[in-house]
Amino acid sequence: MTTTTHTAPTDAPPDDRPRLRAAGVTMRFGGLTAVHNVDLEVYAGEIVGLIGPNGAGKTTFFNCLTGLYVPTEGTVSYRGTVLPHRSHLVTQAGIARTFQNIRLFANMTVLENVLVGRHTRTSEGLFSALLRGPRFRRAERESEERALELLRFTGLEGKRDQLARNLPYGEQRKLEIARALASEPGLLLLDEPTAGMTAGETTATRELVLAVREQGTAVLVIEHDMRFIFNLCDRVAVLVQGEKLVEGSPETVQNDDRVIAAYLGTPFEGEPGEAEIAEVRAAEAADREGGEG
Ligand SMILES: Nc1ncnc2c1ncn2[C@@H]1O[C@H](COP(=O)(O)OP(=O)(O)OP(=O)(O)O)[C@@H](O)[C@H]1O
Repeated sequence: MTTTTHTAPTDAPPDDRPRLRAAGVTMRFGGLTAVHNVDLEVYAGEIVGLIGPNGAGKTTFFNCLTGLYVPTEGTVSYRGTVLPHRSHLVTQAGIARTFQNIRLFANMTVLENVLVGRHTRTSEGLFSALLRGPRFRRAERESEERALELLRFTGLEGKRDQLARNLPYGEQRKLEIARALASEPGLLLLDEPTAGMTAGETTATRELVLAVREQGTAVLVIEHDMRFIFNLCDRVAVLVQGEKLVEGSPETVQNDDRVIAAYLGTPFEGEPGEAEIAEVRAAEAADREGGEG
């Protein structure tokens, strides 16, 4: 009957295995292939962006990484170990995520929400918890200290006793990040962290993600805000219709013709060419002349 708090060893030798390795991940829903044969690696110290038009398969891919979906094909490994298809075991292994649609405990306080995020890192024995023995109380105190540290880190310490539902939108997103960090992840997955944010909140989120990386957590982020992605990420992968189209530095990706075409679309066949435009202009001019005469 023990109460233990697991923390990452600080004097561990550097680990050059990727934090994340997705190999040949495919996800089919009936006849629809939402993700097709996608490989992606994320290393310690990296912030990697995952972009693509609506319906490209980004969230489905995240769900395959975090054990919510069992990929039809392919494997997902964390630090060299293939992950099980159970989300709580994936969190325990070291991957935490936030969701596109905020999933906080609305009627719990800010601090309680972060404490919930810590439960994968503490294992309290039943009797120890019932008796509230010294070990239990120590673990509880440590958890609270770490949760408060995360609230300071995310700039929410002044809101610790407010109900999550009363926070402004941008702070709810920050709280989601604080809660995800409470599980002490080696890899943080963010699904559209700036959706619905003001420009100021987006800048604050960028600073926060950079600080997360500084603390040793690798980050994989889905986002529609291209400016945010290209200013933040070390590497960007582009998904289009379930397939990885391009991967590279923000500069490489921004200048890739295939990426530009995927976002802006290729011209429709039959769109007016020079001849048609000249014809319309001539007709307009003739009209004007007719009107004047
Ligand atoms: N549970 C599901 N069952 C059936 N089809 C699904 C399911 N989840 C996603 N899809 C389909 O898979 C495709 C990829 O969807 P997904 O949500 O992963 O795209 P996305 O790139 O995250 O899009 P967005 O940027 O709009 O969030 C879409 O065609 C979607 O309709």
